[in-house]
Amino acid sequence: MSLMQHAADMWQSASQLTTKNNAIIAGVSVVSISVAVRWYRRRYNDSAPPGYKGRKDLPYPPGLPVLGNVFQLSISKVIGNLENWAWEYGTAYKTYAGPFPIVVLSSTTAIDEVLKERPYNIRRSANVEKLFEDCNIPGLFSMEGERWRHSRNWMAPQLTQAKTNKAGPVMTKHVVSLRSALQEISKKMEEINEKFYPSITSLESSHQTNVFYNPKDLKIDITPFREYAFSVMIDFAFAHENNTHFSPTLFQDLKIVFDVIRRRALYPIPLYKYGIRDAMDKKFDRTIADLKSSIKRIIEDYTPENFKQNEDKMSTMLESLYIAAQEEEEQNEKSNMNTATKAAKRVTIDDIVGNLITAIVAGYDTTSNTLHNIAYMLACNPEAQKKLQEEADSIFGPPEKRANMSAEELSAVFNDDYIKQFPYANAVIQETNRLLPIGSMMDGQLTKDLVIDGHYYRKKTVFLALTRVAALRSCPTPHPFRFRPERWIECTPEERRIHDKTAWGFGGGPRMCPGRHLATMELVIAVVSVFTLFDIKQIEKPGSAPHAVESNPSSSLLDNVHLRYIPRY
Ligand code: HEM
Repeated sequence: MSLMQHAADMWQSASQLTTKNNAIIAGVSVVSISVAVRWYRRRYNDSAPPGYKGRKDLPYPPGLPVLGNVFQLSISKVIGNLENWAWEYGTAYKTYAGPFPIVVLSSTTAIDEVLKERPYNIRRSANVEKLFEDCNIPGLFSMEGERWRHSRNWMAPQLTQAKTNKAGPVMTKHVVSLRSALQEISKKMEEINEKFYPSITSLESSHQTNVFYNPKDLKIDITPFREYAFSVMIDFAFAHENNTHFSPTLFQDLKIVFDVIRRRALYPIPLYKYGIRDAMDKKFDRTIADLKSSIKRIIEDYTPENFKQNEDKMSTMLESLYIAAQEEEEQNEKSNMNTATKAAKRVTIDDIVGNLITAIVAGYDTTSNTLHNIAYMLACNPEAQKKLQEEADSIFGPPEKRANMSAEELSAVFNDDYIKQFPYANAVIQETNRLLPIGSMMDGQLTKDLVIDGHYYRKKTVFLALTRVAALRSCPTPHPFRFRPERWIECTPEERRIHDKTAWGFGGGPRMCPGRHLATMELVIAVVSVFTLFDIKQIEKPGSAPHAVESNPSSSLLDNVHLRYIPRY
């Protein structure tokens, strides 16, 4: 066979092979696409039974094929983007994250319905449970179904109003540190203000420079709020008078836990699960392991008799959870449940640790960010600030008196019903939570077909509930977008009922925030005993400076806010 002929034969068989391969590739592609389309149609089935409207009938902002609305959503302003569409497209619309549809709800009826259906017919988005599970800290926030119910029944009684009232001395102890830290910030900001706008003594020349404003000098410092919320949570959860069991750096290390959880929530690929862990991941693992062994040691040393003798004192959540777990264990042993059910109901150290860390994670950023938002709202609304100061002065006496009060003296001022004692402070907190709630959006996924606000949605539908928009839409008192704490006080009983019903700053339904009493008490104590020591004002800036903006992907924490705390004492 000549070389030419050999080459021609090879070419022919190669092209036959290519034609065969092409046919195989084409066949596999057609099958894969049709499987994907069938899967997509079944998974994202938007048909509704006759007589109902469904997802297919919802309006939506136009987007790109396959990519949907991804390029119209900015990660740091996603809540604002979705809320703007809600005002434009109405109480129910859909948006597409790539090819995946998401229903966005913002009517009072829809929000009420979805909050009540959790956790059985609606779950939090699937990756929350997985994330906390992978981090080895499963807790109330991330649990679903029966496991959630069990933890909730066990956690909620530790956070009742009566129990949190006993935490007053812990809070005043830390509020004294908050006061010192704000006094420091006050000094720094007054120096900056004086540097930017020194008092003009003479006008020697018309070309004289009198203003030295420099944006680089301005930093946002919410560390004091974070330290306050963190210290209260740590004492309340487990450290109160029992610090000896923990490593000296544990509480500092715990802060990394929050950063790692936040970072993992945003990872597109969970590298840490495949053994690719950086220094932060490793520190996270060590901290959780340390925490578990410290808690084990506390439990081993623990005698329930000591605890029972101290019932008038605040017990830590760890003590209360442990006692509750023991009691449950005893009941389980006495009952005639089968062994498997008993084992399922057994509370483990992991459950205790997971729930304690959950409480700290859930109560730390939320409370400190709310304090920051309240300070900003007061700075923007001097009349409301004045009323708040008058209320505090009428109970504590003039500001110079409480500027130096000890924790014990402060604690003695508060009675058990701090909300009735400081109604205007409470209204300021409610009003801030209405306009700048930390959680203004909640997510969920249907675990069965459901009718929500007249629309029929199929199982697995993913939705977002915009609670702030819904509350604003149904506001029964005038000027819904204005900061008017009076609306919570000077209103008819029917108006108040609607305000309370739509006060979703702490969520709602069976999953409503169990830490709300503790958080409200922390906020009231900080606002009346520290904020009212100052006239809080925004530092003056030129029109070109960036304005205050909600810039957090998951909460309404404000950026570009620079406040002066001008002493009143
Ligand atoms: C100003 C402070 C706080 C705000 C704004 C806040 C807000 C919220 C919100 C919006 C939810 C979701 C509720 C829902 O899904 O319906 C929640 C859940 C939760 N919060 Fe808070 N929270 C605060 C403080 C706290 C504190 C101090 C604790 C702990 C003691 C805490 C513990 C929890 C827990 C464990 C959950 C999950 C409840 C469940 O899924 O059953 N929170 N919180």
